[in-house]
Formats: sequence, C-alpha cells, structure tokens
Amino acid sequence: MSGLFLNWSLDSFGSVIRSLADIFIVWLILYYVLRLARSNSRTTQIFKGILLVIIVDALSNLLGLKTVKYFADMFINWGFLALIIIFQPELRSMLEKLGKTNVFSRISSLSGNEKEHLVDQIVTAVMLLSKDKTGALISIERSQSLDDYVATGTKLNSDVTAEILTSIFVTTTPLHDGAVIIQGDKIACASAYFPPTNLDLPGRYGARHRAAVGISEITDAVTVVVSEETGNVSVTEGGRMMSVNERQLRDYLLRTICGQSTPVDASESGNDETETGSGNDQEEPSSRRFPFFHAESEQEKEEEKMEELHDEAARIKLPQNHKHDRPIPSYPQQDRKIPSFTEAEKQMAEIEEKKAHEHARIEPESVSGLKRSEEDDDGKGDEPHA
Ligand SMILES: Nc1ncnc2c1ncn2[C@@H]1O[C@H](COP(=O)(O)OP(=O)(O)OP(=O)(O)O)[C@@H](O)[C@H]1O
Repeated sequence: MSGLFLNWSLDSFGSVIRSLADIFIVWLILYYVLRLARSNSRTTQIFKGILLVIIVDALSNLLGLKTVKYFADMFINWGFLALIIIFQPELRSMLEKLGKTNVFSRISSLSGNEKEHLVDQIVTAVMLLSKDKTGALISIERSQSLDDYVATGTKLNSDVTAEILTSIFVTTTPLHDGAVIIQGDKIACASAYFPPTNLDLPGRYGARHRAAVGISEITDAVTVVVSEETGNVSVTEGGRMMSVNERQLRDYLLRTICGQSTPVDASESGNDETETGSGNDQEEPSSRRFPFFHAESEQEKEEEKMEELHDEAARIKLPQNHKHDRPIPSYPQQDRKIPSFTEAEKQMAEIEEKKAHEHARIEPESVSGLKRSEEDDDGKGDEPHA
C-alpha cells in the first residue's frame, strides 16, 4: 500500500516538474518573441499585422465567410516561413548570442576576492585616466565570448593592474588606440576594434563612445569609457550608456561582475557626475536589512575603500604632456578605420590616412607606433588628436 502511494507521489511529482518545465519554456519563447516585437518600430508594425490577420481569421470563422477564411488561413500557414525570412538578421544575431554564451565563463571562475580585486584595479585606473583626461575604452567579458574582438587587437594576456591599464592608454604608446579587453583576471588585448553603434547619440559623443555602445549591443560585456575631452566616465551595457562618478562606477562593477546587490544611481547618458565625493544615498538595501549600525559601518568601509583607491591612483605617475607629444594614431594604419560620422571626422580620418601613407613612403618598415613615438622625441611627429 505504502509502495503504491510512493509510486503515485513520484509520478505526480514528475508530472508537476514536466508541467513547470513546459510552462517555463513557453514563457521563455513568448518573452523573447515579445522582446523582439518591441525592439523596434518595424517589428512592432509586423506583429500588429499578424495580430490583425489572426483576428480576421477568427471573425471569418465565426461569421462563416469561407473565402476570407481561406485566404487568412493561407496567410497564417505561409506566414511562418515569411517571418523567418523577414526576421533573418534578428534570428541570426539571437542564435549567435546563444552560441557565444558560456555558463562557465572566465569571469565566473574567479573567486569573490579576485573579482573585487579586478574591480578595484579598473576603478583605480579609471580614476587616474579621468583626472588626467586620457581617453580609454575598457571592456569586461562576461558570459558571451569576446574572442572575435580580441583577435582584432594586440594580445597581451597580462595581469589586470591599474599601472598596466593606465600605461596602455598613455597616448605616446603604440597600443593606446582602440579598446582593452579583460577576460577573467587577464588583460587579453589592447588596441581592439569594436563595431560602432548606428544609434543616434548626442553630438558630444564621438567614435570611442559609439564603439562602447556598439559592443554592448552585440554582447553582454560591460564597457567603461573615459572621455579624453571631458574626463567623464561612462558605462555601457545592453545598448545603453550611463554617466557615472567613481563611486557609482565601483558599485556598478561590483554589481555586474561580483553580483553584489548595491544599486547604482546612474542616470541615462548625458547626465554628468552628481554625487562625486558625497555619501551614496542610494545604498539602502543592506542598511535597511541591518538597521542597527550596519549602514554606517558599511558606508565607512566604502569610504575607506575609495580613499585607498584614490591613494593608489595618486601613486601612479603618468608621463606629463603625453597628449601633446602623441604620435600619429596607429589606428587607421592597422586597416581599422575609425568610422566617421561627421564631415569633420571624415576629413580627419583622410588626413591621418594620407600622413600614414607618406610616413610609410619615407620608411616602409617603420609602421609600428613605437618607432613613430621615438621620432616624436625629435619633435617631428606632433599631431592633434582626432
Ligand atoms: N570602433 C572603435 N573601436 C575601438 N576604439 C575606437 C573605435 N573608434 C574609435 N576608437 C577610439 O577612440 C578614439 C577616438 O575617439 P573620439 O575622440 O572620436 O571619441 P569620443 O567618443 O569623442 O571620445 P573623447 O571624448 O575621448 O574624445 C580613437 O583614437 C580610438 O582610440
């Protein structure tokens, strides 16, 4: 009797699990279909059209309109094929993303302390680069592989330290153009090229910010951009860009990389630092959970940490005037043209290319930026930054 009962309960447990899995899969498909439908106005219109045909089909069935029903049915039957053709690019990128997604990503294999160390090194480097108004683009790989983009740069495979990160972006070095990619606890490469976004960004954002948004549209990487013009720091993820101050940057990276649930009050792109140096009023969850003296001690701890990172950043000395002594950008010479979005940028890229050709004519073997920076020491190569 008890064996029968056990069998029955195991059977019903199995069928409950099966039903839950069934519902979950259908929910997942619906979720992605609706997300796709909402992603742009074209897909929204197409889905509205499909809904209309389904309504016509149901109505014609109800009213017995045979010819209308025949055509509506035909449309629905063949519509599936038409949808695959129409959404081919979206489906391809969705499958590509799925294929590149790795549950056991490099970053997930790091321990909590290693992740926090990684975040602190990045934040320290960004603090210094931002203060020095040295442009930078740093992408951190998450579950979707960035190997394809690492291949466009110069491989490094070095430890992630604030010193190395800042050195890379010093403008008199050959690797400063392009992006640094971090995979796990290593700097995989520098000087990588990212496909820029086609979105209409505000005019103040140039090629570097476009590249940062671009990579965030096609992968789940988190990218930090430091503006050379203003020193402002932005983060891009999932096709969105946010301006952050140093504290918000640390919170954001801790949350996305270490999974720590510290909310960030980072406003949408264009909103500059609003809280620099002040206590973070948004860090309520932990203090609400432990209302005794936890909030204070947590805030104090964070303040201490930020001070530590400030001291660390202050210890690193960047060469003075490196932005005035910068060589011809190595970027266009490596056949990775900076996409030009305005006429001025286009002209700049053409001038740079022309100069690169002239340079190659004088000394064909000296294409490396290192050689060029040596020449700059003689005062020959002063170039304004594009
Ligand atoms: N597609 C790209 N992938 C990687 N890096 C890029 C790309 N396009 C531009 N960059 C980097 O950005 C630099 C040019 O930045 P630009 O001044 O046009 O951008 P910006 O968004 O206005 O940033 P900033 O505020 O720093 O001037 C290039 O020298 C190069 O290092």
